[in-house]
Amino acid sequence: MPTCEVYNNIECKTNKSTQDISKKLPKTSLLHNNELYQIEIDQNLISNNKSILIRQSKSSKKSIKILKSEITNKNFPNSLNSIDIPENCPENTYKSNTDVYIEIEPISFRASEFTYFHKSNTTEYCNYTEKHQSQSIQDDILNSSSKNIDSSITPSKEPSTQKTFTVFETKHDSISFFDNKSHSHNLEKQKHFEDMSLVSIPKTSPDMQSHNFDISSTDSCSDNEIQTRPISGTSSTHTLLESDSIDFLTDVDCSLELEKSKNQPVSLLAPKSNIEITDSSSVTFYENEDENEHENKIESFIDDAKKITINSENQSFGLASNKLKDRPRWYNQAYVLFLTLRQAENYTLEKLALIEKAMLLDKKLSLDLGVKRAFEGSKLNIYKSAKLVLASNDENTFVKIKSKDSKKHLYTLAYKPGDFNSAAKSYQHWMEILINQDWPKCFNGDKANLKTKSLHDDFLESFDPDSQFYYNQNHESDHVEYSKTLSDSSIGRKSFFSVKKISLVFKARIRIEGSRVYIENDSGYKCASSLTSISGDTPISSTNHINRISLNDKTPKISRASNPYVLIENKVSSSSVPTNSNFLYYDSYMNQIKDPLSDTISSLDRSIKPASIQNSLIPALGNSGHFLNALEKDITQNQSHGLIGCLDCSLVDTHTHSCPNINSSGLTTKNNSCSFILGNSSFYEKLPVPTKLSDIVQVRKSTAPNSGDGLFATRFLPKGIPIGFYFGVPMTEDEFDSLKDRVGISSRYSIMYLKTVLDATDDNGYPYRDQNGPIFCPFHFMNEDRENNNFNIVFDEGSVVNQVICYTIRDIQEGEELFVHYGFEVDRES
Ligand SMILES: C[S@@+](CC[C@H](N)C(=O)[O-])C[C@H]1O[C@@H](n2cnc3c(N)ncnc32)[C@H](O)[C@@H]1O
Repeated sequence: MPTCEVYNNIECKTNKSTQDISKKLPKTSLLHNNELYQIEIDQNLISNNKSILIRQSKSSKKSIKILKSEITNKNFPNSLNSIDIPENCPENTYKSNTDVYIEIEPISFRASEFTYFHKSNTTEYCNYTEKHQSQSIQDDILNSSSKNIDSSITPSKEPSTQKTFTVFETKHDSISFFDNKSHSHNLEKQKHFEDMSLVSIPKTSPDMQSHNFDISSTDSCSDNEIQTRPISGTSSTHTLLESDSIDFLTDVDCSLELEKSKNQPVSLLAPKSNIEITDSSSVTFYENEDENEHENKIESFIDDAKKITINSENQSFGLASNKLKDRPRWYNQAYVLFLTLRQAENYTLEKLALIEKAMLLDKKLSLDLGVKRAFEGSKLNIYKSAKLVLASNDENTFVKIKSKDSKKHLYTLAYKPGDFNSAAKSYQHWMEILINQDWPKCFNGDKANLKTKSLHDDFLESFDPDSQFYYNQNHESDHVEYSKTLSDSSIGRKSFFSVKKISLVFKARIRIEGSRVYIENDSGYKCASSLTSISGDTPISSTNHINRISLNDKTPKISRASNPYVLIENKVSSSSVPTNSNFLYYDSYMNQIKDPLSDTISSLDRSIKPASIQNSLIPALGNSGHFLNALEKDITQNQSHGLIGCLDCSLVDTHTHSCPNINSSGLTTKNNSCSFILGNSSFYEKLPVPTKLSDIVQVRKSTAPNSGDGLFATRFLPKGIPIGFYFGVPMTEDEFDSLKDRVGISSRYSIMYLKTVLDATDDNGYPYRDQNGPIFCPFHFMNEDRENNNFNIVFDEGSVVNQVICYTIRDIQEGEELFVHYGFEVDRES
């Protein structure tokens, strides 16, 4: 025993007296993590008492763990093999009618290792203690991996009656039982080990002589215990099963190797019928010791069965968890549901049937791939989570349909996977709408109410109306209607819609400091631009604060009439503005707000000459980070046109600032509004509206070195407009890998829409070049500007599934090459 000094005020109490065992402990400074110290508790204290209390006094600040060793062991209670006393923990009580040794281990973290020793008598224990002192066996244990524990713990002089085993809790929250006497009966079990109560050491001591190792007896089994009991000669039983325990088998890299007699079945048995066995409880029995040799595996699901029997003719086998890998990137719940529908007739299933089938498919996939399932947990949870995925429909993959006759909800796919004709039809349909309905607005500077953002009405038409594959023909197709939950934003850029939301959130500031303007929102200010004066007037001074606009959706007065926007109005000298020019709104976002815009325009003072009174609108910025960033970027990039503004001072909080300040700096106020200019201004001539793709773009040799063809603008393209769609036949990654991946040069042209591959090439894997063919998509020829890392086009996810819209993100002049960022390459291996 080390010299003991006061340490942590550990008390050991019986029902009759208290023994301060602190003084038996070494000085605090001598203690290191993972060191074990054994304290012999006074025999007198214990002998006549059934109950011993060990506690850490409240004043102690350190967390300690108390470990107990027992000398005579037979009646040592099951659950009391260790006591962890965290700070301020209530008293822990345990009973013993035998001598007790207490080992106190200082720990700096919870759940470090501990040992539990059975010894047959005091003498042996002393031997053991000696060994411990001289060789620090416990240290070995604590620092070693589970593999070498059983060799390190074997005492040198071990009486034949000695029963020794170690419970070892690793830092990885698992626990192993070792029969350390006989390696041939190397019983190992690991378990998720959240709290120590899970370890059960049986009343009955293992019979080492017969090499039957039994650390369990069913009558001592509580619900959350794990017991292992290989029984020689007849069968081996592994008794679990709480859902946690099952997880341990499947999710942890663990193995339970059982000695088994020839031709005897092994059972996996749930002790209680009311224990729920989770659906994730797949267990693999390996006939071969090498888990990695999957050839001879016998797999079994534990579904509703409480017992699994596996017959094997081999001499030995292991019960091992699959070494479950993480799922590949594409394998998730939505994908499993998608695949299930994909395999269904007409791609349609009733909701519950869909979920049931998805569960089965998930099982199969997870086994095939050796990965964890996408759906885990109890059936109830799986239902819940599948319903959630269907309801949120994040990727617009599913369409909910409802039969009038039936209250059941049917789900179908929003597109026909892998079908060129249906993809081509959709593409042509989108192009038609774009060209005929949107381009006239886009190229006239009136982008409000673009059809691309409100193709809702056309949604049904856009989905293969001939075959109507999305109707389940067997389900009264005449009575099937799309549910109202169908997204409004069926086509077009989502931000078109989100812009509308801006009108509900208003909290912004525009601040002028020196020659800079700051547009602020709650998250801090953003530098917007340098200020220039109007028509050569003196620069705005730093006293010219434009005031806080403090509007929010709780502000009752906000209505269209009260104009919750900062109005930005160009107010430049007429000489700088080409007369008769058509002004394009400064910012594309402005033009996407239809109603407020028209209201606002009509309320503006139009007395100024037409050439200089073109109006734009900036929504009050508020939470519209999107807009704010766009604005900031626009201005700081110092584009050829700028923000020319008029702040409607009716919105300004006049308590803090007032408009006259602005006036005094040379800016004008008129009708309660004040004007300022940010950056430069420019105006655009009206150009004819294009009517076909070849009116706006052309494929020819790229300016990027060694990059083949590229795409060029054949006329001015204003910023922020949709100029086309990136055509591709939607398919799963699996399909693409097997059908197209190495066909021609398909990989160069195919892009991902969320988790779907859009295959942009023909059967030979080459892009469609025939301008008169069923598909010609010039955007297939857009390159990346890798040298300058620049781009003027972005791919934007349309609201219709698998729709990729090509947007201009800045004004593009005639002759400019169009560049896009392809985005990250997808590693389909992972
Ligand atoms: C969608 S295609 C673009 C059209 C392609 N240049 C052609 O001639 O058909 C994408 C492929 O073009 C090539 N590419 C695109 N940008 C490039 C660049 N900056 N430098 C070299 N090759 C490029 C790459 O081979 C890429 O896989």
